[in-house]
Amino acid sequence: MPEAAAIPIIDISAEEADQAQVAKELLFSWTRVAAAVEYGFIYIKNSGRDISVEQIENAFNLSRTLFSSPLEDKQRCKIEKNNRGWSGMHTETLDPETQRVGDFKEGFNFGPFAGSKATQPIPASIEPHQAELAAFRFACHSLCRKLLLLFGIGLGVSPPDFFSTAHAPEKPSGSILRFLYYPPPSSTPTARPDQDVRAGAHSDYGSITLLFRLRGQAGLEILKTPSSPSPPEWAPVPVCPPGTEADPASPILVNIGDLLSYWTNGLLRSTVHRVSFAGSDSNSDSSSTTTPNSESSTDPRYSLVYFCHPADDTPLSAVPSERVRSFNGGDLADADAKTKNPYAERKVLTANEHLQMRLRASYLELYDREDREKK
Ligand SMILES: O=C(O)CCC(=O)C(=O)O
Ligand SMILES: [Fe+2]
Repeated sequence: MPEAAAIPIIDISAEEADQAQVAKELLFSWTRVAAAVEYGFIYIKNSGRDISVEQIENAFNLSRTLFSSPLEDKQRCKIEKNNRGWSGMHTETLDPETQRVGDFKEGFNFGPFAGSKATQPIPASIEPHQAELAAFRFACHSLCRKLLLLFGIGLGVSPPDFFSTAHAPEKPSGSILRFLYYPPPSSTPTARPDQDVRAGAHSDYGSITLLFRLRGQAGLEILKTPSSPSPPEWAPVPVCPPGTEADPASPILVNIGDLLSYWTNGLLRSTVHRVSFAGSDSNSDSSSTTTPNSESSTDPRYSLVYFCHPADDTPLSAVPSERVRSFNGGDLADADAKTKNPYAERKVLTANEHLQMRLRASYLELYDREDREKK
């Protein structure tokens, strides 16, 4: 039976927390522990100080409202090449090489807000709540910048706000607040839980990602042995790891995206993850993973994700840090990872060029349609 992933839990918001100490702890977890067990994830204890518990609950409620809107309302907001809007079931295929069918999920991507107004079409049901959405998105971005500052301190970057400055909130960027809805397996009878997934295996594109989940809702797994041949081994990532059960809200999961991994020479590692049907009733024959206690996949699943990106025009050139410069890949520099790194031989990309390259690969149909229309 696969064990739950041993992901460290960090408290970054304790009143008395000393920034340098927190940064050290964070970096230690991310580079040493994470490299040892090969997980590029970390839990942030959710004290409610950075993002209030009410704000998170409200965002989940808005997500329920949004996805239960009439289909025509959602279709009116269909996802565009700017990566904003609604994507229906199977629209996105996060792992096109392996999946026989697209992800069993719906998503809604929110780009920037102008003040408290959305800058994209949104369903009528959430129109009255634009200010709350804008505030939540901003709170997520601020938490990411706080983490990026801690990375800067921990990596000895000069100046330490190198990363956080590159993520100035007022500049155009690929940052996206995404609501996700995974319908219950009972309403997706074509799903074959032994081979299909709710979201295909992928690593995130940006610098860091925040993930908010609800207690009891299973599914997230991370790849344990990226360098082994087949079959891949997956470790479930519990929503509430031991020690956080009594916290006001479940911890926020943070993971490194490909852009930050690339930018830091692989010192900070992005990890492949997916959302499986593990724990659903129909999964009893599955060779896949089991779920942590008291979590299941039989219910609808909702998650909130914040993908943080640097400003579009940020050149992803060398990070001014001796630690990054002198990192030669260490144990992480396995040949497999290198051949799979699509950027290894490329010129210095800007953050936006990096994002466009990745989007094209996962929204095959959207791009094919637009290419056909252009012809
Ligand atoms: O829904 C989840 O738990 C994970 C979603 C995810 O990994 C993503 O959208 O990038
Ligand atoms: Fe992801």
